[in-house]
Order: sequence, then structure tokens, then C-alpha cells
Amino acid sequence: MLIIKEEEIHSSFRLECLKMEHSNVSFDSLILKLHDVEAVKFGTFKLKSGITSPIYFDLRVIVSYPSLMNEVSSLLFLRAKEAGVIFNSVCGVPYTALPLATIICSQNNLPMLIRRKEAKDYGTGRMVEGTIHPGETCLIVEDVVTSGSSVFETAKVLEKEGLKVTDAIVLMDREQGGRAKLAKDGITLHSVISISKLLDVLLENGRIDEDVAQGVRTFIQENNTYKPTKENGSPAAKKPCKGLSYEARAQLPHVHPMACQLLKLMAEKQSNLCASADVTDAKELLEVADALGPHICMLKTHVDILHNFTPDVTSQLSKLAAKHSFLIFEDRKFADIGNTVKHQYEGGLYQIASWSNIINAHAVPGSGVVKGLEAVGKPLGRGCLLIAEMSSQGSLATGAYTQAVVKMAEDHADFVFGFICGSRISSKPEFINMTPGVHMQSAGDSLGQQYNSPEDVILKKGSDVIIVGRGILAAPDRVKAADAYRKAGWEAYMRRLSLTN
Ligand SMILES: O=c1ccn([C@@H]2O[C@H](COP(=O)(O)O)[C@@H](O)[C@H]2O)c(=O)[nH]1
Repeated sequence: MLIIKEEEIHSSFRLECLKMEHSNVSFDSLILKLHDVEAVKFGTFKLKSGITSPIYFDLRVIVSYPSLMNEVSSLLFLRAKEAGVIFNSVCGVPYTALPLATIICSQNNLPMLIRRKEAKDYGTGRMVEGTIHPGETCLIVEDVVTSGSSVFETAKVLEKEGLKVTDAIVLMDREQGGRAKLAKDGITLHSVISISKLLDVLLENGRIDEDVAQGVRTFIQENNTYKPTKENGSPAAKKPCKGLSYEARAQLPHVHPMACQLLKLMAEKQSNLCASADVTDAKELLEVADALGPHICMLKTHVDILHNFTPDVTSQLSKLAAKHSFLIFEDRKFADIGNTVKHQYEGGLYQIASWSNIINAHAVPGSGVVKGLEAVGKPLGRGCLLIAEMSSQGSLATGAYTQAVVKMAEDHADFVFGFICGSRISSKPEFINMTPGVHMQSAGDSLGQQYNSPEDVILKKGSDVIIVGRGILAAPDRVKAADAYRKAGWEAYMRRLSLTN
């Protein structure tokens, strides 16, 4: 029999909450506890859908561990707070999430609603119990999301009563398409743990071996329940670029010249690594560029953080870019009306257009931002990336917004050649997907940055370029670290190619 020490869970629960509020430290201990109580199992399991899965979640078991129930409920609630979700009441998806919703409401003095699975054939015959205020927003709580259908069904029942549903919180996202399906239905899913994270932690702690982890990853990849189509307006993006190498993509008839140059460079240097040179001293920036140059396809800068910027810095940087064959990307994140960004791009202290091959922009202002930048950058042969997603926790760039960004890029494909994104988000192989938030050792920082490994980003998420800052800059030997990231990114790309060919 498994005995979990309640005090142990209780004290670490408080610690986890503090960690979650003040730093983005992982949920390792929670994952290990869930494994201890067999809420997650590995083997051969027949699912409701009839398919056989190598992993099974049985969160029902946690009702027997009161401290674990409290811990999970608190983390779910903190996740909602952290994401800035605004709601008036809470409803758990029956049945496992019902007690979780009860604890959340009881501990935080919130009104709760109960969804019935079947209407009573006597009395009121209601499908939702509790006091309903039509027009108010109800937050849905769920234990595990696979396809998102249970959350969706609950949302429909609530909406029938006149309530709004904008967000759902889940303990475990199986990463099998539920998030995308719900986004399409206008519901943002926030998860406490993802299956990738769970596998990483169990692997690191010797609870499972690499074969088991890989078996589950393959199952997840091959059993995505959401099939994006043109009709549902979703970016048909989750599949790897079928067999298309960087070289082949560089030859596509409509590829942007900047994408073409980058793809060729990546193939030549066997590097899909963009180093993020976030240093504050100009001399150090040039040293980093010179030292890492041979290992990277691109150097990303934030010149406005240099305490001693002079125009000479960017002319030296351009010389180093030519010496080592890398592109320069000033991560300026333009986000204003067209007329203003034109000035910001062309003039001022930094004169970005004169030296940076690539810039990026938020789509928030509408297409004017791209038009303004294009007026300056296109005649100079520059290219632009649109920020479709962000790596930081609670980012609002998700779902319908991300899809609108993809559309904006497609409408301005003679200047926009790709995206800043968490995974491949466009079905068009002409577009380059570049992903920040990459680290081989850390899960995140104390200010909301969230990290994935190069393998996750390139192999599983189908992105093209890894953007790495502190993973390299904070390493004892920056050159060695850069080469390790280059190798990891390149190997993941080679594996992706071998899987799809
Ligand atoms: O969503 C985004 C967009 C940009 N960034 C930038 O990338 C680097 C990441 O640095 P790390 O040290 O690897 O965390 C940094 O310059 C950010 O401004 C991002 O992280 N996420």
C-alpha cells in the first residue's frame, strides 16, 4: 500500500505555490506525487475511443489524498490568476473535476455551479445547479484534456443557460489537440502540466526510461485528435514539413529572398541556431558575435540594452556577420502605427534598417505596422517576422490572434517571411518558424520565460530555428554551449527529416 505523508505534501504544496507565484519553477514534485499515487500509469490501456494508449491518467484516485487534492486545486486556481482570467463562477467538468472545483470555490469564496450529466426527470429538470446569472462568465475546471470535447460539452450546457465561457483550466494537457480545438471554439485552455513536461520529469527522476518516454511521445504525435482544415480556419501547422529539407524550401518558387538566404545558410553551416546576444556592453556584444559566429545562422540583438551604443558597433557587427556568414536580427518588436514604425526603423539613434537584415513586429496595430516597415525595409532587401506567439507565461498571443497573424503574414508575403512562434504555425513551407524560449537545462526563469528543449522545438513542434540566449550566455564556456545547441538543433532537424521521408 502506498502511504503519502500528508505533512510532507502540505509543506511542499505551500512551497510550490510560492514558487509558482514568484518564479516559473517546474512542477516536478507534483508530477512525482501523481506518479506515486498511480494517477499516471504506463503500460497498455484501451481508451474510451477504442485506441490503445501507452499512458493512462486516472486522476480520480487523488480524492483519497486530501493534501494532494488541495495542492492540485490551488495550482489550478493560481494558473487562472496568473493567466489573468476574469470570471464570476466556477464549474467543474463531471465527475473528477467536481471536487476540485468545490475546493477552489470554498477556499477562495467563489460561487460554484454544478453541471448535471443527465437531467432529473422530476423537480426542476435543470442541467446546471446553483444560482445562474445570465451574462456572467463561468470558468471551467477539468482534470485531463485530450480532445477538449468534455470541456466543450460543459461549455455548451453553461452557454445554454445564458452564461459565457472564455477560459478553461486543466491539470494535465495531453497535447493531443484539445487546446487547438477549444481555441477554435473560442475557449482558451490553460494547463498546469503538459504531457511533455510530465515525461521529462519522470525521465529525469528515473521513474521511466527513454524507450517508454519515446513510445508515449510517438503515440501523442500520431494521435492528435484535432485535424485543422481550411474550413475551421486553423493554421494547418502541427505536422512536420513533409520531407522538405531547408535546401528544398530555399528553392520554392515563392520563397522570400531573406528566407531563401537563411535556409541556404542553415543548410551550409548545419546550424538552425540563432544566438540571442542579450548583453549590455558593446565590446562584449562584438566578442560574442565573433566567438559564436561559426556556429550560428543568425545573431539576434537588442541594441537598445547597450549602455555604450555607437553607430560603430553596428558597422563592426555587420563585418563580423560577413566574416562568419550569419544574418543579423534586431529583436525590436515594432508595435505602433505605420508612420511611427517607419521612423523608428529608419532613423533615431539606432538606424536599424541600415544594418539589421531582419526585424520583427507585433500584429496588434493591424496591417499598417507591416506596411510602414515594408516601405523602409523592402527597398533595402530586408525581411520581417511577425510575432504570432510568445514564450512567456500568460501570453495573450494565442488562438484566434495567432491565426490572424498567420493571415497577415500571408497577405504581406513580399516582406514578411516568417514568424516568432512556439511551433510551426503555417502550412506554407515558404515561411520560417523561429522559436525563442529554448534551454537544455532550465524550465524557465523568475519573470515568466518558459523553456523547451531544442528537440521539442524542432522535432516535436516542427519549428525551424531555435533562439537561445542565456542557455549560451550563462554557460561557463559560451562557444562550447553554442556548439552543443547547434548540434542538438541540427540532430533534431535530421531526425524530423528522416521521420517524414
Ligand atoms: O516570445 C518571445 C519573443 C522574444 N524572446 C526573446 O528571445 C530571447 C530569449 O532569451 P533567453 O535568455 O533564451 O530566455 C530574449 O532576447 C527575448 O527578448 C523571447 O524570449 N520570447
